[in-house]
Parts: sequence; structure tokens; C-alpha cells
Amino acid sequence: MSRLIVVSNRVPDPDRAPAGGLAVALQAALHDRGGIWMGWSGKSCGEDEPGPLAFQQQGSITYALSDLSERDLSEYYNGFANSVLWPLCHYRIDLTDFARRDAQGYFRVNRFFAQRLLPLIQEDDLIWVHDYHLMPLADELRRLGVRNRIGFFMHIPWPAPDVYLTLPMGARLLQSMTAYDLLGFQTENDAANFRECLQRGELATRRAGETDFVDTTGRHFQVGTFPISIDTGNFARLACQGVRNPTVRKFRATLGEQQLIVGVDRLDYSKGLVQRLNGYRRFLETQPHWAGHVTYLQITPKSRSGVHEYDSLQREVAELAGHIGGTMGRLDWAPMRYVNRAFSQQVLACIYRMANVALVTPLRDGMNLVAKEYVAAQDPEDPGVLVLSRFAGAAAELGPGALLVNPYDEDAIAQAITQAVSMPREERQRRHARMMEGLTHNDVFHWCTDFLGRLAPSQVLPLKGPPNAA
Ligand SMILES: O=P(O)(O)OC[C@H]1O[C@H](O[C@H]2O[C@H](CO)[C@@H](O)[C@H](O)[C@H]2O)[C@H](O)[C@@H](O)[C@@H]1O
Ligand SMILES: O=c1ccn([C@@H]2O[C@H](COP(=O)(O)OP(=O)(O)O)[C@@H](O)[C@H]2O)c(=O)[nH]1
Repeated sequence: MSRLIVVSNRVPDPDRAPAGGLAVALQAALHDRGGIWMGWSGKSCGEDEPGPLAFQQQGSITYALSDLSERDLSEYYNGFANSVLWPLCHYRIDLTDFARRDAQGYFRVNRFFAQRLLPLIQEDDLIWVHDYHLMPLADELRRLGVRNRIGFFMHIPWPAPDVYLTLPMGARLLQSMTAYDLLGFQTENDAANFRECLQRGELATRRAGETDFVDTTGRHFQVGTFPISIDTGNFARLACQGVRNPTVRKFRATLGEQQLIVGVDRLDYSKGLVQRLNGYRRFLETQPHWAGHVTYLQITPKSRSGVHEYDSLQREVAELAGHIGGTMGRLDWAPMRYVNRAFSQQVLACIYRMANVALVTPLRDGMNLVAKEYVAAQDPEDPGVLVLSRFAGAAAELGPGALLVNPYDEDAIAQAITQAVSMPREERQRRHARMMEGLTHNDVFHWCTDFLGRLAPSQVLPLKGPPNAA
């Protein structure tokens, strides 16, 4: 079996247990085959040029991390990746802030990563590149003579062609992506949008079937759908174990008999926080008898604070949460708690299990792993209800069991909350079982094996779980 090289902007800390299914699955794949995980170290080297790659060995996995300069971070990460591609792919053309200098910085950093990776690549290594930060990486590697199989997975949505084609330099970026052998997307809708962009740009023609393409030079590549998932079994176990955790026990004691509604999202305009909080307020206004009987916990760690929109959103959401508390609260009851910090997966798993309702209402989301984690954490005998945006990638799989809402419609969110807090146990069980069936089959190990199996069909064995699993 050939080695695997994973390349992503963020790399999990090699000194800590991996948090989250993606890191667990990729580490399991790397552990089985041996390989390298390369990416940004998370550190800036200021005005200096980045020093050599820092290597760290963990069993059969080599981590290869590079610092980036302030200029690189400003142009590549905060600039083109997070102020152009992120809003564009989340259908927020109004927020895209295109600057040619940032776009050039983005291509420059991709070239830099390719140059650093080149000496580490062996002849039959498989290379798997992740996410919108690194879309042109295969093209840069090909220019350096790399002929290995290279796959790409897009974690965020691929927008409709009319949205994508507003991007200056969009054609060049799209063209560069034909250098991959396999391009994976979260949903059929994303993959179909990408295929249509290729065809409209006359960059590739489709061969027989939906997935196979030939570019203008005669190179073949594939475009497919691979919905990412979580380590379902482990998440369910975490949720059962956690009641012993003192933080969780103290929190539970504060709830009394109230129903718990929970939201867990990075502070990001794509997550629909303002509409969601307004939907909750509408619920309390229209269903005043629920006052004192529910509490809404919104966990929102800050994110990407170098980007202007994220700083202003922080103020807007904090003000709205304060306003709801101030106008709807009573001496003996606070309608909501807004917490701006991150919790461990173990604490989250227990909070999910305690929660009667989860509000997952992004305006647009590649997948949304929180939705899947919430379902996996439930007690099947007495499960909670998932209120889910129809514009989250997760809706394609969880739709039949969740209460699907239009996240722009605050009245619809209020109605869904009303339905969720009043739902009979039998209906909750039925809905939960439908969602769990899919998650048990399509866990993150299935996702990983499926992608690698398509990238290199002759040499992939199924991954059973993390390295130390029984
Ligand atoms: O690295 P950051 O800039 O701090 O951002 C965190 C990650 O956010 C994005 O997550 C996406 O991937 C998830 C897993 O596939 C998916 O469920 C979610 O819908 C996406 O938004 C981003 O794509 C990652 O690269 C970031 O590391
Ligand atoms: O306090 C927190 C909040 C979130 N998460 C994790 O962050 C991930 C968020 O992934 P998702 O796909 O929902 O959205 P993203 O932030 O990647 O856009 C999930 O695994 C959460 O469990 C966490 O570990 N601690």
C-alpha cells in the first residue's frame, strides 16, 4: 500500500489527542499507511521569511509544518481565502473583498507549499489536499513535475455557476483544479455546481456518466460526492461517559426542570446566528407560556478575528443576546446564555445529550458536523430534536429525521422550536432512529476509505477506526 500525504492549511497539534472526526480519520489513514501531514504551523514569522519546515514524528506519521509571514497570512489566509473564497462559496457576494494583491499572495503561498512538499514526495505516494485554501496546489505540483495521484476535498459549498463566475481570476483558479485526479464535494448539489462551472468555462468535457471528465489537454479526472461525517461510535460513547465531568454536572444543576435548547457554532456570518436568535425571541413572544420552562445555550467560540466582518459580527450577536436577556428575562429566569469560548468534545457531547433541542441553522454550510454530533450523542430512548437548516450539507442525509427550516425565516425557526419542545417521545424516537441509521453506516472512516478508494482503487483497505480501537 502506498504512503499517504495529507496537505491542509490547519494541521492538528501533533502533541495532543486529535479533536474532531476529521483529524481522527485522517490520522487513522496516515497511521495505517505511514505518511506525512503537511500544512501551516499556526504561527507567524512576522516580517521574516519562513524558516525550514519543522518535522515532528508520531509513530508512522510525520508532521511537516511551515510558519507563514505576516504578509502571507494577510494576503493568503485573511485575504483571498477568508475574505473572498469563503464569502463567495457561502453565497455572500456582497461580502467578498477582492484585491488582486491578495489573489497573487494566495497563488504565491500555494506555490511555496508545493516547493516545500516536493522533496518529501516519493514515487507512488498518494496526495490528498484539503479545502479552499489550497485549490491550486496540484497545479503547482504538476508544474514541478509531480505525476502522483492527487485528490482534493472541498469542505465548504461550491456555489452556483452565476455566483462563482463573479470571481475575478475565477477561470484561472478553476482551470488549475483540473490538475487533480479526483475532486470531492460534500453534496450532489456542490458537485453539480462544480461540473457546470467546468462545462460553462469550456475547461473540460464530460465522458460517459456523471463523474468522469477530460480536460483540454486530454487528462482524465473525476468529480464525486463524499459527504464527510464523524466518528459516530466514539461520539456516542463520549456522550454516555460525560455525566461524571464536574463542569457538566454543575451546568446540569443550573437547569432544574427547564428544557435545554443548544446551538454550537464558530462565530461566523455563515452560521445564521442573528436570524436564529431573532427566531428564538419570536418563539418566546408567540409562546409566552414557555417562559421559565426553556433555556437557550449558544456556544460560540470566536474565529478569524483578523477579518473585519467577524469583528463586527461579534458585537452584533453579543448585543442581540443581551437584548433578549434584557427584554424577555425575569428576576428568576434568564432566557439565554451566550458563551464565547470553546469546549472540549467531551463536554460538548454531554451538553448535546442533555439538550432537548439543537438549533443548527446556518445560512449555508459545507456539511456542519455539529448536526451529526448532536444526533450521535442522543439517548435513543429519549432523544432530542434537531432543527436543521435546509442549506446545510448535513440536510441531504439528516433531512428525513430533522425539522428542516429556511434559516432566513425567523417565524419558521420559531415554529420549529415550538414543534420541537412539544414533540411526543415516540415521534422523537422515530426521527432519531432514521438519522442514526445513516450516521452509523456513513461515519468518518467510511468517508475516508471511500475517497481514497476512488483515488487509488487498486490499493485501499477499509479503515475500521482509530489506531488504538479494538
Ligand atoms: O481554520 P479556521 O479558519 O479557524 O476555520 C475552521 C474550519 O472551518 C471550515 O469547516 C468546514 O469543514 C467542515 C468539515 O468538513 C464542515 O462540516 C463545515 O461545514 C465547513 O465549514 C473550513 O472548511 C476548515 O478548513 C477550517 O479549518
Ligand atoms: O466549543 C467548541 C465548538 C465547536 N467544536 C467543534 O468544532 C467542529 C465544528 O465543525 P462544523 O462542521 O460544525 O463547522 P465549522 O466550524 O467547521 O464550519 C465540531 O466538530 C465541533 O464539535 C468544539 O470542539 N468545541
